[in-house]
Amino acid sequence: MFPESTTGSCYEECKSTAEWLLAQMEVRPLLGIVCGSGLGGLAEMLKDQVVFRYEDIPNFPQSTVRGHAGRLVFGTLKGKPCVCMQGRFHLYEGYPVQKTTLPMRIFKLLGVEMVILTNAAGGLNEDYKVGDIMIIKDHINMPGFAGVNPLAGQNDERFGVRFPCMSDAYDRDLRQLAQDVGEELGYKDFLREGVYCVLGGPSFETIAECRMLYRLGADAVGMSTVHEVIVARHCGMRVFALSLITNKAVMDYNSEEKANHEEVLQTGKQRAEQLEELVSTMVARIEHNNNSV
Ligand SMILES: O=P(O)(O)O[C@H]1O[C@H](CO)[C@@H](O)[C@H]1O
Ligand code: HPA
Repeated sequence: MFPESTTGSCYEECKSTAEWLLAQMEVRPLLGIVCGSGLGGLAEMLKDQVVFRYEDIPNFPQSTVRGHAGRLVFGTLKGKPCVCMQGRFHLYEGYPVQKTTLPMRIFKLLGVEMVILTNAAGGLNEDYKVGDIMIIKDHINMPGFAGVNPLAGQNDERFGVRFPCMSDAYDRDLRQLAQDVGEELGYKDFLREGVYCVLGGPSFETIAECRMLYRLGADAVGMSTVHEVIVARHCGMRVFALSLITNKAVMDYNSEEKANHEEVLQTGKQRAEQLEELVSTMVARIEHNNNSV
């Protein structure tokens, strides 16, 4: 038998939560959004909001991190029906990895077809500046190397296959759309595309770790997103993800800089407006580009 901790997002549990939510409102979301640290403002853009606090939703984990409000917001963004997580769950909060990703399966059972995820991340690439927005083209699942994968445990075929492909995790058409929209909005100077590496946190990386991750091919480092992406892809949702580079990873032993959550939240505030504009313009365009949601 599989151990208890690996059965954290079983079909029945997700279904009963999805049905509970659907029974209380008219919105039938096709698009799911996850807001990163300090980036919850995206949820405020939704019109005709129906809001649930995480603590009131059956089976839902609770947000414990500053910058993650802990609200599930339904509504429309540029006329498209959406559900938006204002606050996500991280491994370091003590949840099993299956529980941190449970909302992705609930999204699927709500009818969501496409997920847009945002996060705050440290920039490893030497060309990156604080405030850059990085379109994620691929990831490195560092906890996965040690067996921490949200799909570990018994596979439920109602969600997806035992061995899902991840080489196409980040939708190419949506990445191109982001590039096009970013260029039109005049964001070219701070719009990047790169590889995101997830670590378990909550301690920030050492200098040696940052150097190693960069050499391994990562452009940015954080403590989220990848596990959500794996679960979203497993159950067949399209994925687009963005990192806001909130701080530069420290790579130099002479540096006086120290990574800290205050700076992460502060940078989020400074770039929030542009990030929201990029996402909402993309959402408005999705049909025009034949990427129907
Ligand atoms: O990835 P999000 O949720 O944006 O948060 C990032 O910011 C926090 C560190 O400041 C970590 O949780 C890291 O993962
Ligand atoms: N490291 C890990 N996670 C982060 C960072 C970082 O430098 N910045 C924001 N989230």
